[in-house]
Amino acid sequence: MKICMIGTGYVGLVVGACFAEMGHQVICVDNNPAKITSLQNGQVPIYEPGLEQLVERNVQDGRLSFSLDLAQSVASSQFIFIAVGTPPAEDGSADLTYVMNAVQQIGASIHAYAIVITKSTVPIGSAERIRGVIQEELMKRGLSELDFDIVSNPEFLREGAAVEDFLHPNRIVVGTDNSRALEYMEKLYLPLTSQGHPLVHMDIASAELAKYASNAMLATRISFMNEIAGICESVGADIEWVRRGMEFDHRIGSYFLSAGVGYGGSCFPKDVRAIIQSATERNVPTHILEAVDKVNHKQKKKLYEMVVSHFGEDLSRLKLAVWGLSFKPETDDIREAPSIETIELLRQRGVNIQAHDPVALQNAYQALGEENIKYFTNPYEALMDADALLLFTEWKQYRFADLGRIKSLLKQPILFDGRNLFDPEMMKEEGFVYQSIGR
Ligand SMILES: NC(=O)C1=CN([C@@H]2O[C@H](COP(=O)(O)OP(=O)(O)OC[C@H]3O[C@@H](n4cnc5c(N)ncnc54)[C@H](O)[C@@H]3O)[C@@H](O)[C@H]2O)C=CC1
Ligand SMILES: O=C(O)[C@H]1O[C@H](OP(=O)(O)OP(=O)(O)OC[C@H]2O[C@@H](n3ccc(=O)[nH]c3=O)[C@H](O)[C@@H]2O)[C@H](O)[C@@H](O)[C@@H]1O
Repeated sequence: MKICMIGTGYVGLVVGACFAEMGHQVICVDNNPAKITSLQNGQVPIYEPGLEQLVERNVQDGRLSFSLDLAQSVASSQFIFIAVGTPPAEDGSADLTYVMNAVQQIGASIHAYAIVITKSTVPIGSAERIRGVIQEELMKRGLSELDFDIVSNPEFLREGAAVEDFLHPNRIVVGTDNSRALEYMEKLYLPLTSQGHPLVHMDIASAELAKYASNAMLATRISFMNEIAGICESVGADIEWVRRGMEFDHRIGSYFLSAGVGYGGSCFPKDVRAIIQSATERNVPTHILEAVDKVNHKQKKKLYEMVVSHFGEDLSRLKLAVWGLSFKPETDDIREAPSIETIELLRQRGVNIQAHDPVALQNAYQALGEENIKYFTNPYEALMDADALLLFTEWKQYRFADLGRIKSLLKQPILFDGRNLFDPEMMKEEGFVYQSIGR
């Protein structure tokens, strides 16, 4: 089957490469020439385990290619996926500028029956807007009779496990009001459904909302645990034991119950705000979702507050080491990462930062520049003469770090751990001043 993937960012590239792996013919389009050129030269611009090999194999086998030419790619495809960004607008709603721009170009390019599918996370009602814009474009070209279908097929992959998630999905959500489009989508996903991965068919609005509701549910679990962690701190309980006391209950389960420095990334923060905005526009109250967002904002300042409460108000002569810049391990993505926001706050107070991350240094450099910050490719070099270590991301290499070496390199053995990587008792025995979350 012939697929055109519009938007070769995180999702577009992973999903495009996976569809190729499933045996389909895929052309990934982007309007960023640098991105397409680097992909055409065999360079994968994002860090994602397994992706490089997947791209290389499928390009070599002739199933995957990259292009700047949207019109031609659309015209030669049956399935047209929209996977462009939907960043937050000022009011928190999803900004559909990129989506609508792509849709207009689709309407100006199709000339035979095609299915237009939203992979991007788009608010409820978007599919109907998309249908309208395509119809308008077709009318302009005197093709108002041309048949096409709209499908909502939201994506649930996680960064860092994206390939695995896409090829082994818990579910594939397909929103369409049309049996022909459903049949095509079932054929497209047959390599996955035949392995037992369920395809759940529903109406378009429900599919669009299922995506937001899923992300909001996971974000709710995290904020809930972060709130409980605050209670733990005040009563002398340990959130890690509280979590273990909860997770064996099958009704609760063990996923997304880790307290920490708050959720970041390109999706949870923006999607929680977008669903709030969608509901508010329709006068529907969102008490829970607003609390989730509020708790997260507060939680992202947690390590900053630990620094202030330990060192006092004058932070101007401090040098602090930071381990972990990406919003979570196994990715170089720093969008809405708690580390970046905290570093900004600390720098405003005159703190000098020495930062390490296994893969996100380049992205962090682009976001933060050079003022009051030095970047290190060796985690231990970042500790040299620092007044304390702040840990933001649970990279494996930090979990198994040499505590003796950390202690000897820091000016004082102080560790503020935003991911609860170490046992407080053991850290005390090792001679650290150790503060973590909810313990
Ligand atoms: N990043 C993730 O893990 C997940 C993201 N999503 C959703 O998928 C969508 C895409 O997210 P990302 O891949 O992270 O975004 P991204 O920002 O990494 O990539 C978007 C790409 O679209 C390109 N683009 C924009 N307008 C274009 C146009 N008119 N023609 C061709 N290319 C165009 C951009 O140049 C960019 O390369 C968003 O709606 C996001 O919420 C859904 C699930 C997971
Ligand atoms: O819509 C999206 O883009 C995606 O958003 C998330 O995926 P992702 O943002 O890649 O990362 P997660 O693994 O979900 O982590 C998000 C944030 O929550 C934090 N988190 C996660 C789990 C937890 O227990 N505690 C916690 O603080 C992580 O540190 C991270 O900052 C969802 O998990 C995906 O299903 C979804 O497709």
